[in-house]
Amino acid sequence: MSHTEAHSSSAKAGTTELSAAGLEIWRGETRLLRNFGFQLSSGETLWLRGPNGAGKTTLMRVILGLSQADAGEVHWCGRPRDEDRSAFLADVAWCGHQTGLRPELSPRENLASWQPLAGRRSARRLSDCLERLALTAVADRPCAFLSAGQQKRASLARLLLCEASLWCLDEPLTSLDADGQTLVGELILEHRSHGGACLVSSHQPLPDSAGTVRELDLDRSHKAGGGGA
Ligand SMILES: Nc1ncnc2c1ncn2[C@@H]1O[C@H](COP(=O)(O)OP(=O)(O)OP(=O)(O)O)[C@@H](O)[C@H]1O
Repeated sequence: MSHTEAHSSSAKAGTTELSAAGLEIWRGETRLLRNFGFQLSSGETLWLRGPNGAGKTTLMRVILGLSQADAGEVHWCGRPRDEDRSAFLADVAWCGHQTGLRPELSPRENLASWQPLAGRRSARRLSDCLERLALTAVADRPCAFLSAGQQKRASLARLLLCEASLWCLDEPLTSLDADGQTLVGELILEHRSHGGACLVSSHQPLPDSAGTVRELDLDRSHKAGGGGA
């Protein structure tokens, strides 16, 4: 299946897919967010920015249901996210700080191990995904022997395997060279143009190749006592 065909058929450009409202998040004695909310529609990219410790990763984990908020709600396609948790998880692809790679396996083997989890209809051929991320030459080398940037590329290749309509990318540009960063932008733009939505945390501005991006500054939102995008 081509990447174009791979995206969720439920995604209609401009419809709100992901929304959060009234989020309050404490970690330890620190309140990271209060009365915080945003909306993300299909075909959009929302760039979460903020200094170290602002709460970007914590917010992503809360959005994904991997971590709890102290108050507030997250909706997916107009319904509470947890109403159909397995459907939500099937619609989300998550790339975090950790690559999630098994170091003793090659990029090809890692991708193959993810393929059964990649969605109802596994999308691209493995070799296409590896080629797109410029990993063909190292596709059969154990990931432990790859550079940090190559490992990052291998973890990002997973995005192309699945048909998730929502991409949650936590610092996807880390360790990547200029070409790699441009490529991430291109992948984001491609995903959006097929009706997907992207929630991206990054210290750096997203590359121009990502196209139009909305910004949400967690630091400013917190200081202002609320947030919205
Ligand atoms: N389980 C926890 N217990 C206590 N404090 C926590 C916990 N999880 C996160 N924190 C704190 O919450 C704050 C936000 O962390 P988070 O990782 O979300 O920040 P971030 O904006 O992603 O930072 P960075 O830009 O450095 O990746 C940090 O000060 C962190 O120490």
